Amino acid sequence: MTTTTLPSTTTLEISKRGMPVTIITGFLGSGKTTLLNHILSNRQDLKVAILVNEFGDINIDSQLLVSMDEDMVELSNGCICCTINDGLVDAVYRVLERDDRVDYMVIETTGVADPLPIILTFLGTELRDLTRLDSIVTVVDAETFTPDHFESEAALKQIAYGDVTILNKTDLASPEQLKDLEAYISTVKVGARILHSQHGKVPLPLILDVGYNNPKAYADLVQEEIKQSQHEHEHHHHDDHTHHPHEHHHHHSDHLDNDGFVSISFESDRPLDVKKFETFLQNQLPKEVFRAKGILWFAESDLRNVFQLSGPRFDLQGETWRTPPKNQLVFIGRNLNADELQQQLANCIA
Ligand SMILES: Nc1nc2c(ncn2[C@@H]2O[C@H](COP(=O)(O)OP(=O)(O)OP(=O)(O)O)[C@@H](O)[C@H]2O)c(=O)[nH]1
Repeated sequence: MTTTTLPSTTTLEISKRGMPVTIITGFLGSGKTTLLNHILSNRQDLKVAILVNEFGDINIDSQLLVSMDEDMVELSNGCICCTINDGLVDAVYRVLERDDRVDYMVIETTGVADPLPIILTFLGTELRDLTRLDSIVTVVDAETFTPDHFESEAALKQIAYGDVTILNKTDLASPEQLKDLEAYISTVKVGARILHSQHGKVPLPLILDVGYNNPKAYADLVQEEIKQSQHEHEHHHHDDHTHHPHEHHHHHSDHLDNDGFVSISFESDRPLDVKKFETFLQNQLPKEVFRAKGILWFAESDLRNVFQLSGPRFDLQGETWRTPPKNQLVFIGRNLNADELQQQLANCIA
């Protein structure tokens, strides 16, 4: 992999056209954070602001990003995946109002999010004049993605709205699998731009500041959304209990409508017993867990262990602690029993 260079004119053009924004979407565990790290490691002198929206109560992703200039991670743990959203608008404002120069904004969505509401937030609010939506980048796990798209409507929308699709984890997929996937993606999205990658390593000029997003394609949807939100405002004046069917005002952690996916968190200030945790993984971990990630502290180890589970695979990597040690884990899947899982994890404490 050669190092990638962004055009030196990028910074110059930005002030004229509004802050460029790239949205990274893609299903659970497809490699969005890995791609973000690739961008951050190769951005050269471009100042990149990152907005991470996680599905879960604990912010694991921000802790897995490579070290950056301080304050470049702007967390928005509210639900930006729902409808046109003030939380997202506010977070973008916070970035725009910084004293430091910011050249580019990259947003990582949760794996179970339909990117459309986020797109519409940029195209249908005052952000339209302050930012320029550059493109939607969709990351696809080439090993596990199949045409049933995990029976998730969001997974399908992610591909349908992607301006560029990155078939990631090509090291784990056969050439036939890749060919079939490309054919499938082209049926969902005619004329799809498809890149291949391992660990998100794509030349940055192919995904940043490419100007692929076409706001005109969303004009009708934007109009509809604006009308609807006006309607909602009027409704709320008359009757606070009336909810528009398209409205999803609810607390982040009790999502019921993310295609059935729920997120369960576990935290502890006491170390885990590595043997007990291994036994838990082997014998107790429900097969319905689709994705898990966390930072683990084992009584037997001085290291900060980064735990990753995506589909059929998991891995643990030891690093040095930069904070006082503790355990933080998130499990995502369908039909999970939170109490049981949390109890099983509590039983792993040394
Ligand atoms: N073998 C292989 N593993 C990869 C590749 N890209 C990412 N991974 C691994 O896949 C796992 C998930 O990657 P992430 O980047 O955390 O995925 P994500 O899309 O951010 O996950 P969520 O935010 O939870 O939806 C991690 O263990 C990565 O190291 C790849 O190209 N090949």
